[in-house]
Amino acid sequence: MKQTITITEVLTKDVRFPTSDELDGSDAMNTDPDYSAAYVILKTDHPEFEGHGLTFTIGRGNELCVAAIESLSHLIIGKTLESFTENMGDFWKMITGDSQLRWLGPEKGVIHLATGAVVNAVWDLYAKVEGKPLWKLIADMSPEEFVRCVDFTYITDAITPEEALKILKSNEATKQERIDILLKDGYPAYTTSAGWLGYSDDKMRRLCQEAKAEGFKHMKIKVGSDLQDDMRRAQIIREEIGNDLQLMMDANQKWDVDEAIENMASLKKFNPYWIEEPTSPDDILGHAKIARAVAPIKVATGEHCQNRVMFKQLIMADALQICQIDSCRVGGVNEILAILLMAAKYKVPVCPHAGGVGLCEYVQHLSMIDYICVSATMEDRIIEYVDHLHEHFFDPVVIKNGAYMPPQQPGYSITMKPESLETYSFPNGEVWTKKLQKA
Ligand SMILES: C[C@H](O)[C@@H](O)[C@@H](O)[C@H](O)C(=O)O
Ligand SMILES: [Mg+2]
Repeated sequence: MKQTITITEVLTKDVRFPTSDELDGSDAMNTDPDYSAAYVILKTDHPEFEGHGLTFTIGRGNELCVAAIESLSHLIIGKTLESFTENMGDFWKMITGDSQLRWLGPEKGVIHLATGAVVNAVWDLYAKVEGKPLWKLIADMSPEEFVRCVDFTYITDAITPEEALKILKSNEATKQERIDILLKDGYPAYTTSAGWLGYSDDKMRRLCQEAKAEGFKHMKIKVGSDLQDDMRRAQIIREEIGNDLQLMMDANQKWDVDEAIENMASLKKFNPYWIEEPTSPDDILGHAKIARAVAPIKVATGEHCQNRVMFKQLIMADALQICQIDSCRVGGVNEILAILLMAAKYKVPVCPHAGGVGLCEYVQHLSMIDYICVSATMEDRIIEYVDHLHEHFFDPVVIKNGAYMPPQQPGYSITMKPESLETYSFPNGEVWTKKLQKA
């Protein structure tokens, strides 16, 4: 880094999109989500450089994440970017280690969601100052630099820094080959857009046809409402997509453990590739029991998995077969790197959770880092894609032939347009004042 950049101010915004109007994003547990972002802007003494980040919520309570970001801000205001980037692992420990704030977690809940926003904003700033998209910034790191970004606290029984280094070194010489493949063909995506629970059968059919025509090879539907209804919807989707396309099912935590096993015995006739979030995200033994019972259907989880320690247990107990990292549920890029390394060591495919607002923009970088540096394979790996709200970003995702194309602009692709931040600001943005007047 050629110049000193000092973070002078931390601005926050509560931004909400009224997606529940059309039941976009609805599932058996989350019946009326308003996709929202607790948004943060790091201002610096160089007006041309700002770090942007967000954490995702589904509406009410977004203000709590905004407040938590404000509570973390004293840890970065007045500090230089270089003081962080000289050792990103130490930076992450500092952010998660505040002796008083830590009590609110540790490393879980609202404070950790806020950590995700702040940490990602620092990485965004770092990548912008270096003039690279985030995936490239990390792809260009040496294995030693990569390992230095990771806090191995509580996970050394699963992976040590030495083992991590070994994995990264074994992929070092061939990184460019994989970058070339990504630039040419992108990273395969699957779509959830057709299968939201609140959609009518006709709308579902139409969206299935569209997704097929757009080149998607995998599709996910929501289950977990009423079993007969789930079966009917699965039948419709299979009619539309045939048997060539993979079908995934997502129960969004609706079931108890034995109920999940029972319901999957009925749903298995639709040949699902995975069952996602069959039960409570905190129930490691429950997931392991379900996984044993429903095999060869895979168990997928992670969008509500709060930190690397939980992922460690899920992976080591063989409780998940698909690791669904979420870019801002855990504490941002650094913690994701830890999870990618564990997943690679235990040979669990990483298929990130996306959708929401900004999550697709974020996670494409993470899967690309996984492919270039960590797992070095795309086998059995796909990134979730949902076609909402991309128009609010300066550097929206580009999908070609059912695949994410590598972002080219510097940063973490998460910078929202100022007019979107204003119009959807809650409760005083134009969209919300109008809605609240009507109500
Ligand atoms: C409320 C949200 O839309 C969820 O339904 C969504 O994150 C979902 O679990 C997914 O896997 O995409
Ligand atoms: Mg899900």
